Amino acid sequence: MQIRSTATAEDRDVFVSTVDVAFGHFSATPDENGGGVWWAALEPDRCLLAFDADGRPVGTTGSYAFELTLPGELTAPAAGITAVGVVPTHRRRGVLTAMMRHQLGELRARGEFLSVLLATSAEIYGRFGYGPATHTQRLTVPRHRAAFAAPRAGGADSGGTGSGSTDRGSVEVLRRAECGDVLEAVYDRYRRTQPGALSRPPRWWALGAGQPPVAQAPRYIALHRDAAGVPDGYASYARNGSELTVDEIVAVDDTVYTALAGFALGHDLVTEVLIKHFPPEHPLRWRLADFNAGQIGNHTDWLWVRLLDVPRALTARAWSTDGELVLDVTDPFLGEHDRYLLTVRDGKADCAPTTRAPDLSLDVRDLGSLYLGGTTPSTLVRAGHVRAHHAEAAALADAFFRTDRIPHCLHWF
Ligand SMILES: CC(=O)SCCNC(=O)CCNC(=O)[C@H](O)C(C)(C)COP(=O)(O)OP(=O)(O)OC[C@H]1O[C@@H](n2cnc3c(N)ncnc32)[C@H](O)[C@@H]1OP(=O)(O)O
Repeated sequence: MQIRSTATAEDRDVFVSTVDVAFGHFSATPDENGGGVWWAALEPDRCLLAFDADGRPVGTTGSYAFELTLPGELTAPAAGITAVGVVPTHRRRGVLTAMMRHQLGELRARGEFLSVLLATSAEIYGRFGYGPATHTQRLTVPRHRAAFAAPRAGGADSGGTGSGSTDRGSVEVLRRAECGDVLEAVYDRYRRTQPGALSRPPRWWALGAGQPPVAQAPRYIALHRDAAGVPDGYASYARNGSELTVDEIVAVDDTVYTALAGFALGHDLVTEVLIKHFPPEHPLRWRLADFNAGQIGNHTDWLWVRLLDVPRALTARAWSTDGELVLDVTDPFLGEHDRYLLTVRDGKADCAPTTRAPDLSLDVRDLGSLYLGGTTPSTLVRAGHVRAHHAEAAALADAFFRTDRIPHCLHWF
């Protein structure tokens, strides 16, 4: 088998048609600007094609150069793996395994230390060192049960940013095509403070690659502005019969999120509002007078994380506890095994090789799941995946990995 990156326009066509065969679908034709299709934003020098011994294309994988927001509102480069496919006639012969090995080597050679992906099946990527690191879900609310409770802590006068604070802004309804670059600007503000969020590079918006509202499908946009008129949130939605479907609510704080959710819940001609990508543990459900009116569904993994360089990754995020933690990390796919002393002072970590006895032993895939704070070490200890070497180890590690905000990612790629 030969694996090489795509270089020419012809290669790109081969890449897209091979992905189509692997997924069993037919990609749309791009518009006159070359956009409007999922693959418009592909980065050719980051796309790989695998060929069989007869020179036929049998596998694909690619990556985007994203930025990922880490705990502490810090951003880091992250390769967003995409378009992974092996044609049905060549499956379960190790084509994907070979491509993953090639890709991880290439990413490391580029100096990258994190890669992320969205998995079509949760069984595929653990073996390659990826762990589910953010989760997502849907919130469904019947309109007749959507009344909000008055904030009990006097939030109306608090002037804070919690969802109980009074919204002093305004909402305007626009058509998606009328929005110019305002969604891009609001999204960028939001994603820099939300751990687990990915950048949406300008060409994604320019080319309408991906899903609405990045893709320019017909949508209404409820655009929220603060008291000074500066856009600080939006909800992208459409009415489908008796349901109002909200693709995403992007907001710079809880007050704006609640205002936009309240706007959606107040829409006439619908009996139910469905908010996709509702962040786990978001306080909105607590604002409903009837807690059970908000039904959570489709709770699922979303962003998977793989550490390509453990010390660089661990020193790139902020930490909530000062102290020392020893992690013994195995990377079965790459045949690596290292022990690190993580020393945190004022929230910043130093990470060095050590021979000290470990607090925790874990697979790099589990470190990926812990990295953004989306699950706790003690959960994975209880699940039998992470080994705690002494009675206090899990609680100690929990204190280190804890984050103020649960990581969440809206971006589809
Ligand atoms: C980020 C993304 O793009 S996600 C998109 C993933 N792609 C798809 O779902 C498209 C349809 N599926 C496919 O194209 C292929 O089945 C792939 C890419 C998932 C797997 O490709 P293959 O070349 O068959 O994988 P490969 O032969 O290297 O398998 C490696 C191991 O993973 C296992 N595996 C691979 N795919 C799956 C799966 N979908 N479910 C469970 N196990 C799987 C294999 O059984 C094998 O296990 P083993 O080593 O114990 O025998």
